[in-house]
Amino acid sequence: MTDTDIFGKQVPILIRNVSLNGKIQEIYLDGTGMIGAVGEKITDHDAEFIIDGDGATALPGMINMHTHSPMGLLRGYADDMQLFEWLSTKIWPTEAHLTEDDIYWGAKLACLEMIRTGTTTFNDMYFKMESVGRAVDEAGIRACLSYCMIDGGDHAKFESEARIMESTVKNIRSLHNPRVMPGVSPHAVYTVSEEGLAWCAEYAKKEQIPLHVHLSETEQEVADCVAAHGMRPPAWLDHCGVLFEQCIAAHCCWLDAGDITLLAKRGVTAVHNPISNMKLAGNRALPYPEMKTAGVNVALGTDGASSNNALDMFSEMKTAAILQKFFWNDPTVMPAADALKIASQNGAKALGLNAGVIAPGRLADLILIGRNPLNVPFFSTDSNAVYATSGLAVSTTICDGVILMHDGVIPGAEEIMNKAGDVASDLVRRAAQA
Ligand SMILES: O=c1[nH]cnc2c1ncn2[C@@H]1O[C@H](CO)[C@@H](O)[C@H]1O
Ligand SMILES: [Zn+2]
Repeated sequence: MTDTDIFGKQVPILIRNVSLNGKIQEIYLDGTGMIGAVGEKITDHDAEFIIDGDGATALPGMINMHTHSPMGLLRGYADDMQLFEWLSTKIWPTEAHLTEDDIYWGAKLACLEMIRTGTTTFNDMYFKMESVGRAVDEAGIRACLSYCMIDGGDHAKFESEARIMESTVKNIRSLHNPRVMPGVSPHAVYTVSEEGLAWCAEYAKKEQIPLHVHLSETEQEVADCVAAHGMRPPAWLDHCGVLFEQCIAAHCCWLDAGDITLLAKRGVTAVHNPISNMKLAGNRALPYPEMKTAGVNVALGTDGASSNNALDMFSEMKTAAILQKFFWNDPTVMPAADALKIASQNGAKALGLNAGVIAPGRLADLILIGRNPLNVPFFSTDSNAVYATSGLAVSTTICDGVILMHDGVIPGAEEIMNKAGDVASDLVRRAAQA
């Protein structure tokens, strides 16, 4: 096969000479999107394509559990501001001008960036998600896509938002692509009414799909919720029925012991977004040590590329591990193996995906990090991956047994970068004229 033949096909593939869990091994992808075998020497195979890893590190594809993929169009557009001011004066007024085409190209850019930096699945919350669905379908990665409900306490707005939620789920399902999964998203306790939160919870349970929400991101959010409802945000969400096993709560910075016990009891997944939290200066880190002890499933996310400003899960893992140590004043908190686990297995668990681990019978979602100076010497895979590597060191990205990037090459990358850049300039120009 020539090099361009390898992209975009689900065929049996043998990956040789890769370092997996500290040993040189081979990985066989069975041609149906699954990992068929892992071992030192795989002889029984019908591979159509053989990748020689040349000593590359093999890792599960990263799972980005909280993002707003089209927000890459606003990367670098408004930085260095308070969260609410940033949203209300810069982001929301510009988002009001987004067309379906803008969102499609924003999502194409995000998929490109994620494939480039080793992410194979993301959990997304935004608007016009059919356009994101089309981008994900074409890009070849996996995603859970949720329309973001914001009703601002207005009943008529709630009704129209609920109808959009239902049609989004229906339209995502009509793609008939198991890689593109629907979810439900009420934005947060400060933007969605009680009836909106309760409806989203009931609807997600009825459809058996994940619910994705922002939770306890700032101290102000907690104070306002207590003032309005006499309850902290997790108790308020629980009152509305939102806390259940398929609930994925992003941020979870300002939690007290009672909040943590409640999230653990309900089986909620909490998503740490350390870079966004530090950039927006929330002044609190997700209480990882206590949450780990309580048994909360903690996953990792980047948040959108206008508050990060990248979707690179390797930067995110490093930041999570070092922020946790710094904030809790304890270098033993979140060892490298934990950072890798929250960036892979724990996200898979939350989405009900058989991914996040390289083993026979698992989804063939994996990445290779080719030999590079950040990977030498090689005392520990986990340490090199979390503390030294950048996402741009990822050389090969495979999702669903299909090669999406090889040796740093992604077909069509130039067009996506050009088009997304043009679309972003035009969006900001339109918003400025309004
Ligand atoms: O950190 C954040 N906190 C709260 N809202 C956010 C954050 N980042 C982005 N959005 C907003 O959430 C909606 C998408 O679902 C968008 O309006 C986006 O701007
Ligand atoms: Zn967010």
